[in-house]
Amino acid sequence: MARYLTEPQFAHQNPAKIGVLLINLGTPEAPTAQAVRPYLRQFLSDPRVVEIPKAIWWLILNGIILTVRPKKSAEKYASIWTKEGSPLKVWTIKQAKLLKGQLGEAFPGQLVVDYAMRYGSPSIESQISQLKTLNCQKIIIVPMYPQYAASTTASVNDEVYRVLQKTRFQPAIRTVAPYYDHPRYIAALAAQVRQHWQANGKGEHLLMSFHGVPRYTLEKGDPYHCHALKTGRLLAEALDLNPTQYTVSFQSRFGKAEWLKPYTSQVIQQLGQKQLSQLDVICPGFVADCLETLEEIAIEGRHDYLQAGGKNYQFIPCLNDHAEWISTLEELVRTELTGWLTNGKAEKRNIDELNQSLNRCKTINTTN
Ligand SMILES: C=CC1=C(C)c2cc3[nH]c(cc4nc(cc5[nH]c(cc1n2)c(C)c5CCC(=O)O)C(CCC(=O)O)=C4C)c(C)c3C=C
Ligand SMILES: [Fe+2]
Ligand SMILES: [Fe+2]
Repeated sequence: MARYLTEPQFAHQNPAKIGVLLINLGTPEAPTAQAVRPYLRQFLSDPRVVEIPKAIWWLILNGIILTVRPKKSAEKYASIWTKEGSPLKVWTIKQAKLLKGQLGEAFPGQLVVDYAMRYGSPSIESQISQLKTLNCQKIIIVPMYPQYAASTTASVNDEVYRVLQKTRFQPAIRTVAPYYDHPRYIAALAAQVRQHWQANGKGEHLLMSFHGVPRYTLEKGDPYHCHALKTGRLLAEALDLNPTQYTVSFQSRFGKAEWLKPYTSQVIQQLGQKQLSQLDVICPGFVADCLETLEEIAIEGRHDYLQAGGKNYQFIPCLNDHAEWISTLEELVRTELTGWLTNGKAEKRNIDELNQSLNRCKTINTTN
């Protein structure tokens, strides 16, 4: 097989476009063990996610995890699945559509907005290929993770670069930097919490639960912990909460190793015993509701809180299609567009210049 893929002949006359690709984690195609297994296999075979030596991990993954977990996970997925499909995918599609509307209005005909999933479909490979077919010669990658973790942000970027390694005519790439402290993101989260308070009353305490990562990643220099804590502090400040009125915790522990603490499950237990008038829970690290927020926090978390003696447990949905969040995405993209648009327009060559290039190209081709 050729090392580099053959491309269609370069077409001078097609105006180059800029692609915007929102990339989230991915999700199974159906809430069944058969569909969850290949998804988990791809996810958990990513060395950015599990850093155990390959041969040892292969045995554990295939011998234990992929025989036991798909069924259990599928049952959890079934409890949150919607008519349109997995919530993570449904929200990501909606986010891309809304962003496309906003950016399309601002830069008509110049941008192509789409989404991809790191695991499952649509794959990063297929979406980059699609953007190239639409003549996107520049692509902005938007990891849908406000806080950087090597297991998420770096994994997305790795996959983009892996695809480019096979590409003959590579698009120019810009990757959006972590936005855990971006004022618009914090303002969107604060607006989401305030709206929830208006509709459901303000709780005595706000729990901010972030996805966890193994503790050793912090020791090896992954900034995820610091990013999460800063998001938490900024959100608390935006909501005028003092440090006794909120807690940052980490959920979704996987495997036997120690993960970032405090664990959300333990904090929920402790807060349940305190008999607060109301506990509010938000997951600021997830920009779309998914298994980890809807099942683990909204369903299981509520159950554990009530079991521990708590009364009123309020889950605050993720940013999903919140207008301020979509505008945050627009601003992140606009920042990356700097220098890629001339006078607010994507590069547009005049017709004379185009004809000159075409003629030069024809001359070279015929003399060859
Ligand atoms: C938001 C950031 C995320 C980080 C950081 C993250 C790290 C991480 N996750 C696992 C293992 C699993 N995560 C699973 C689901 C899942 N994880 C995230 C996000 C982050 N993960 C999301 C959005 C989802 C939900 C996907 C959906 O379909 O809704 C799962 C699969 C579900 C299950 O079987 O429990 C696993 C497994 C590790 C090991 C890790 C860091 C090392
Ligand atoms: Fe995860
Ligand atoms: Fe830290």
